[in-house]
Amino acid sequence: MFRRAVTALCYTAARALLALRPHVHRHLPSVRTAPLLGFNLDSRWSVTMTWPFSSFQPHDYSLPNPSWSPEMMRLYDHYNSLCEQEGGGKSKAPWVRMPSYNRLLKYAKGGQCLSKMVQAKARLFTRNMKEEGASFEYVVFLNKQEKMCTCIFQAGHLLEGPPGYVHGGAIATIIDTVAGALTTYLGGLVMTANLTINYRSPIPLGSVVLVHSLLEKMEERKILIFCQVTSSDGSKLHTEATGLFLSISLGHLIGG
Ligand SMILES: CCCCCCCCCCCCCC(=O)SCCNC(=O)CCNC(=O)[C@H](O)C(C)(C)COP(=O)(O)OP(=O)(O)OC[C@H]1O[C@@H](n2cnc3c(N)ncnc32)[C@H](O)[C@@H]1OP(=O)(O)O
Repeated sequence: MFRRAVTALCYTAARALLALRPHVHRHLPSVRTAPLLGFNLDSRWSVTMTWPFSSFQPHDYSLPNPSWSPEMMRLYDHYNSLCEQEGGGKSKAPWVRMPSYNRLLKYAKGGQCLSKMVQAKARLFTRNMKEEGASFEYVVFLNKQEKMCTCIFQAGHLLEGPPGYVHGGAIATIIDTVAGALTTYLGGLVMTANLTINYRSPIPLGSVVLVHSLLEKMEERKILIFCQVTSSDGSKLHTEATGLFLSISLGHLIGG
């Protein structure tokens, strides 16, 4: 009963927000949407929002699972050792591991009601394969000081494009995901406006690569990102890309 009343209240608030759309658009700087979605620029990256009436914790897909290869584990251990640790260890460490769930809005602070409005059945497609290791296995680390992200990506057998190699669309997906994570941290709600990709050398299926994403320029709502995909030892360049992301209002997300 109480829960239904709270949900109804959220709907009303969201509808009011929609009615204010032009106002919100003009007067809410994008960065102010960040805390709404749980992105506190000063604290550790944390997008978990527990429903106030339950202790449910979503599964974090950025943690190791048995499908991760020794190379994936080696790189994970390396970046993890550079991160802040639970309990305050390495508190000045610039890196944080970004948790990753199978739904974006539902588990973001303030996103619960929105997730019902946008599409209750919606799921993040990179995180919804039943078989571990079959498609996208990845973990993103954020360096707040350098305004960059590094992702360790293991491409599973369902991502085949040319025989034995990763599909270009899958590569675009992981680039968009990593750049999207960085721009979300920097600008709150964002959408990809433009992605320009140069495929330099094919990525063998099953291999582990690094996806680096770096802030180039931030001008009002526009965030320009440069990306590189390299072999795990950095010796081979697989892909280069630039992405333009635009901070958007809540109204843009809900109203389309
Ligand atoms: C919970 C969180 C978890 C964190 C993890 C996150 C992981 C995320 C993983 C998933 C990540 C997945 C992410 C995804 O996959 S997002 C999905 C793919 N993207 C889309 O579907 C976006 C579709 N497009 C739109 O919605 C709108 O067009 C947008 C929002 C982009 C702009 O429409 P809006 O009405 O807002 O803006 P405007 O038109 O007034 O333009 C404003 C300015 O921008 C300039 N401009 C616009 N477009 C382009 C362009 N193409 N090239 C160059 N410039 C462009 C324009 O000239 C103007 O410049 P100026 O005249 O002011 O100088």
